[in-house]
Amino acid sequence: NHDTPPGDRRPFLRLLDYILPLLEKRDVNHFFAFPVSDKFAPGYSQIIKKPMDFSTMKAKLKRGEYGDIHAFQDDFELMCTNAMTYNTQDTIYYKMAKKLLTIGKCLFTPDKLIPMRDQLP
Ligand SMILES: COc1ccc(C(=O)NC2CCC2)cc1-c1cc(C(C)=O)n2cccnc12
Repeated sequence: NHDTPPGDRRPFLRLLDYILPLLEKRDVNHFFAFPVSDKFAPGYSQIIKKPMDFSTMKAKLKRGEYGDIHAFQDDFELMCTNAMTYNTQDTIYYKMAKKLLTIGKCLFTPDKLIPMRDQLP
């Protein structure tokens, strides 16, 4: 809105600037760092209609496309569920997706978010 000072980065957006790197760090093999290519994942674009990855989320965050924290959480969960849809349970991708989902769910709980808000630089 017009009366928001230009520097205003709504507290929840600053929270996302803080949370995104925390989640990326847990993806140690960078399996979720960039869009999955059909070259390495045959038929991926036919099976997964809404691909998502950390680089896309970072770009959306920078472009101010996340109106609230829930939209960010939805993309994070989409990224994980895509991997659990395309890959079978015995794969490293499925297992990493499951782990990230658990970490994300824990991070996004209010009792974790509220104390973070006070720690923001
Ligand atoms: C950005 O995506 C990737 C980047 C790098 C790698 C990779 O280093 N794979 C090597 C570990 C065994 C081959 C895998 C992926 C990858 C992610 C995924 C996901 C997230 O489904 N994937 C699925 C099938 C085949 N490859 C992948």
